[in-house]
Amino acid sequence: MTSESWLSIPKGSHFSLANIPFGIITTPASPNPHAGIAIGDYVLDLYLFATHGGFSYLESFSSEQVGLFSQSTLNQFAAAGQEFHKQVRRYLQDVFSSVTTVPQALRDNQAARDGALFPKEHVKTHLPMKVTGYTDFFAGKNHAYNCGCIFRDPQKALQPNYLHLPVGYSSRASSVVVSGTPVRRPLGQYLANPGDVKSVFGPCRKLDIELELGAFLCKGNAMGEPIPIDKAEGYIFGFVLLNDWSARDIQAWEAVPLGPFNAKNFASTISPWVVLKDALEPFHVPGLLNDTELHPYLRQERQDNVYDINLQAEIKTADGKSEIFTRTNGKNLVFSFAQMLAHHTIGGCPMEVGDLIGSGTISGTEPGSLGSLLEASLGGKQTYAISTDIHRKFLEDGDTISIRGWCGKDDSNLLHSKVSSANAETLILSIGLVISLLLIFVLDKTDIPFIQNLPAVPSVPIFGNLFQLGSEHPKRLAKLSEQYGPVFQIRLGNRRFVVANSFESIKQLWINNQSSLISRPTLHTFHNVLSSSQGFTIGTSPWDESCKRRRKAAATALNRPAVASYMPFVDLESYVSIKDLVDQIRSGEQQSHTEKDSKKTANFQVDIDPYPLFQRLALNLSLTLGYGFRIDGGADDHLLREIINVERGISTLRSTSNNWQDFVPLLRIFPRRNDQASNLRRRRDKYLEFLLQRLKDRISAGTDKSCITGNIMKDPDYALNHAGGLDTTPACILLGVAILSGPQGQYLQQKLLEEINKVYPDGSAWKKCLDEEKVEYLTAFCKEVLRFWTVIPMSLPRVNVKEVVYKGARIPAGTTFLMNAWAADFDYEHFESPLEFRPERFLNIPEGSGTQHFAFGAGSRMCTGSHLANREMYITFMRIIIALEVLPAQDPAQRPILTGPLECNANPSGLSIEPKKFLVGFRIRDDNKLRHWFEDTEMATRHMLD
Ligand code: HEM
Ligand SMILES: [Ca+2]
Ligand SMILES: [Mg+2]
Repeated sequence: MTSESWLSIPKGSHFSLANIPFGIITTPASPNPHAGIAIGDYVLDLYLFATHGGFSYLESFSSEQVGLFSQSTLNQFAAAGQEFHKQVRRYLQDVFSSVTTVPQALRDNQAARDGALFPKEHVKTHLPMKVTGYTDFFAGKNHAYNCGCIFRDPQKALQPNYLHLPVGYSSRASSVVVSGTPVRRPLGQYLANPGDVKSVFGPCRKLDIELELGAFLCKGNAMGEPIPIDKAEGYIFGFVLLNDWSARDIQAWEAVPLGPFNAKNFASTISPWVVLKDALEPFHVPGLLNDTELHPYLRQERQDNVYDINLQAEIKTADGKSEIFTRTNGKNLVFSFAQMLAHHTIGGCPMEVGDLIGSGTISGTEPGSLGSLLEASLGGKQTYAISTDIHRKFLEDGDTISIRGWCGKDDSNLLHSKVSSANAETLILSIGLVISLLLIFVLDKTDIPFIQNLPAVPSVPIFGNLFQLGSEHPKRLAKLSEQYGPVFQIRLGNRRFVVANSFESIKQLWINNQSSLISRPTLHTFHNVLSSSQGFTIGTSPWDESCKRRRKAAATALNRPAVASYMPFVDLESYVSIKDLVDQIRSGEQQSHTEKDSKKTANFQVDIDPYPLFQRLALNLSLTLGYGFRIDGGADDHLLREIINVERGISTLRSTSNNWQDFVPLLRIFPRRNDQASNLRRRRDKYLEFLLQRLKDRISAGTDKSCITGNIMKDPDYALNHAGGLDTTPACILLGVAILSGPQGQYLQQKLLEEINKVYPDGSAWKKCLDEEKVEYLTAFCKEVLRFWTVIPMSLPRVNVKEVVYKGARIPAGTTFLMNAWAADFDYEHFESPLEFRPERFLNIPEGSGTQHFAFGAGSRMCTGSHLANREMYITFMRIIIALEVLPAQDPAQRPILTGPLECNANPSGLSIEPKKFLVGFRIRDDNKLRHWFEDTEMATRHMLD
């Protein structure tokens, strides 16, 4: 056999031809768990391979044996015996070999390749075995010695029995889980301080890993009949990597006199792929020296009874930093698995197929080779500096541990170059949400300690629900503020938040302390999946040099003079939207004439959902400013819809204000969001590349007409995906139009028209609104739209970089602040009759009186696009009002909800409001004027249309 395959296997792959590990998989096509093998970047679905006749060239394979691969665990396959495993494995090596003797099985069999060979990303792995029993040993002598030094003293580090027998204990099979399964921090009893006589109860504070090897059995023994030492290897099916999670504080208190119990039984993670015993044969080496004379039942003939397996463990922190913190080797064992089995059964204990045997923690003797944090932190006495910015005594919430193992040299020319189990990767979660009673205890530990002199909401379990309530939570927080005052602290998981719910308190915190509230919290899930360049837009960046630079660039590109220079684009886009409305009215009119043959009437009403038009308006403006390119198609254009949908999806995923799981490990729902995010990322990469390529082509052809092209070339993320400019502007315009279509809107339109005619009696408003904002009532209307609809009800969260003192409370740097902008914009103390839509409230406000509402946030990280957004709104409303009558839809059931943003929201988990679908009636005011206005814009913008 050669190590080379016709399948392209990346150099260094853990799944080389020499490995062929077995696992249990599901694929989109086969949702029932069944067997597969990993090879390179692929997985061969064994059941489908078998049904395509893949095993018909293996003589010893009978057709009933196909059924072994349709089982949801490998237990039956394991029970078929080592000889069978060996034949199947070697046959599969032949199948994938470049000099395969059975090319027709797969290589030259298109149907089998299409049907059974899948890229590994399309495959989900599951617990490979039904674990019938789980016994964990303690055969890592270096680990045993280190623990002895920590808890006793170096002279008596090893217990007297230690070298005489493999020490072990019975652990729980029921909590053995496959890599990727989140692990909750267990609750239990422990001593808060050494020497205490009374225990405390709470979440474990000393959660640790144990890097181990696990062996699965493929054969049992009868009760009362011990397994002889030199036959014991014949009972082993294969090996996995094992992380025997350990609660050190619970262990220390409970273990005397009967040994570990709850400290070990909450979870043990194994890798999904079982490396067959056959695959590891070339890697036998002698283990650690044991010069104790053993009883004959433990004397193993072969000296090379353990394996030379490189092992390493990596930690990834909640904020995405990662580092390998230990590198060790499987040969650091003083007893072999055969010796463990011989000892396990010497009293007559029967073993079963599916039993799992753990080796015990494997530590080396060199620095950086310890298999647990207990050893690295000397029992928690010192902090272990894993890297310059990762320091641990024990695990913290949100840490992910990956264990890797491989054999042989990193050189694929070597036969059997590399054999390994897959990563055993696990995220640590705090205690879950299900049992709120337990939640309380986790909350004892927060990132920021309790803030003195600041009201706190005590009944914390409520918040588990509160934050799941989506659109309700601004309301719930506002309700709580009636009881606790406008500013209070809450805790969720390990995070403390300061929430502000009134106009005055937000002004005080966000504006008076703006040099302090200048940063933002970082997101976890998002950055783990989307690249960091796509994750860190300005609106999601903490305050650092890069953010400062990007914010400054954005502010310059969006300041008054810059925005004034973009008016031709706003002219074009607002015209295109209104033209589209007019075309729809006209075609509706025509249709009705042919249908009813009624006489032509100037005031024909058509009911339309104008949202797509406003979305196109905002997106095209973004694209023009960013890429010098607009989408010329209808509002249903494919690329347009794709960008709008993907950007909205990403904004929802990235929204810190509503996706609490992004920064509260407790709430992370990892796999679903990962899938979603990587799908969005793929789709996004596609059009970003398209847009960028187009821009480059135009630049090289000298035909680009963009304004801020340079920024884009440096930062492709710039144009799209700012803090919601794509969602917020269209939502505001749409909801403003919704108001106009309602009963009050009929009066408002009259009033607005009067005011407009006062300033522009000659009908020049269409054009002049591009250069000036003279209709004060319309400006006030725009502000009232922003306030009344507060389309980002919980503003983007902030983090303070310096201590903030608020009414005697000292809020330390690093605290997360939430602005309940919705509550502030409906604050009775500040606004008269806030539930009413009243543009008048924003008339006659003296210059320099500061923030008038919080729709754009406030202070140092306030929306940089507010000026552009204001201009887009003013111009679009102006033109709609003079061109069209906005009327209630004829069908009352299709009319909008006009009570406020939370009631009309279709996507409560999003960052911004996504209005529920509704229709608005439109009627042309004056065909003649319209024709002139359209001609004006067409003349002015002709050069901009390709
Ligand atoms: C009506 C439309 C819009 C609304 C309601 C809106 C609202 C907001 C809000 C509430 C914030 C958070 C501010 C804070 O933390 O205090 C924000 C941030 C931001 N917005 Fe807007 N926005 C709108 C349009 C736009 C547009 C059109 C652009 C760009 C062309 C834009 C670019 C940004 C950026 C870059 C940030 C992040 C600022 C930072 O973190 O420093 N927005 N926006
Ligand atoms: Ca262990
Ligand atoms: Mg365990």
